[in-house]
Amino acid sequence: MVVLTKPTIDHFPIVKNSFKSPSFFNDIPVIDLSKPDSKNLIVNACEEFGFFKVINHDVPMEFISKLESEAIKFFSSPLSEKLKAGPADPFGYGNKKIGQNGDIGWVEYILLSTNSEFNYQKFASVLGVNPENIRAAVNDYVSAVKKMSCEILEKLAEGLNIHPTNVFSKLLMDEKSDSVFRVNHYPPCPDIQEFNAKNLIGFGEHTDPQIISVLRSNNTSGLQILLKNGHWISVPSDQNSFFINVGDSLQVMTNGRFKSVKHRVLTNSVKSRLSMIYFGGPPLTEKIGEIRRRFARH
Ligand SMILES: C=C1C[C@]23C[C@@]1(O)CC[C@H]2[C@@]12CC[C@H](O)[C@@](C)(C(=O)O1)[C@H]2[C@@H]3C(=O)O
Ligand SMILES: O=C(O)CCC(=O)C(=O)O
Ligand SMILES: [Fe+2]
Repeated sequence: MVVLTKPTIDHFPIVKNSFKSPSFFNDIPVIDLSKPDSKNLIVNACEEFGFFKVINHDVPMEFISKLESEAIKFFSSPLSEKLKAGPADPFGYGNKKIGQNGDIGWVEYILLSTNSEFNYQKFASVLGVNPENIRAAVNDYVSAVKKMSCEILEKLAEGLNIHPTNVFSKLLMDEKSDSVFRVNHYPPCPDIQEFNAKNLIGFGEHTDPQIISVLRSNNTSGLQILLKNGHWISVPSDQNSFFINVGDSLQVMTNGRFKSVKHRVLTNSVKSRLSMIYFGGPPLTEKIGEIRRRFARH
């Protein structure tokens, strides 16, 4: 168990008690992917929130459970073992340090590139399994989530009356697409009340730079999004659904019609949160700009 000392916790950004408690928000748009009218609802959700929840998806539960259980095993390993799969530069195991700007959070994570050959050996040796098992578990999950992302992006193009409708999804399908996969683990922080704080920042506020982010978490909440009115709201967790974020690249391609949603994660004092996120991005060589009317059907 991680024991926090006062000097340790002082390094972490907190949400103080004096702040108004963030409220759970039950009006997050829910998109039923099996319904034919979902394209217009997706467009509305991207305009209003840059965020929505997806139900009735085709991602097999066994792919989710298999990868989640490997991730739980990995994060339960001794820190000295996990560090052998790091540092995250940018790919690998990372702990508390997020990105290159000196940001810190109460989180540990695994970051992988989905399109370049990735060395699973270090992760496999922490788990004591064949690297091929881990590669297969990641590939099964990521391929299914990528397929769903493309379906969403095609519906979205249809809803915007943009043709051809694969104008966004083809960027994810490109073999050079700069897509990443991340597993975040936010350990509980039991001593947090002692520090007169309600929550510790797990992952500080940011937007995702890619086109689309697809998040699935266990049943521990913590994710918050910033509404247009400037209020942070907590997203109720739902382990059977996916949560979709508009990323910066999609904001640019829609000329600001869709907003890349600001979000953050707060820790819980009792339960740990485990989230798996696929970030679908364009190839690094792709020039991103507004999708112009020449694509549109008149
Ligand atoms: C604090 C940061 C981490 C991040 C780079 C950034 O400066 C702002 C965006 C962050 C993010 C969010 C989505 C992905 O998790 C990520 C890999 C990315 O592409 O942008 C992370 C970056 C990171 O952890 O390096
Ligand atoms: O872990 C989460 O729930 C969200 C984290 C996140 O926003 C990110 O990794 O970009
Ligand atoms: Fe994010």
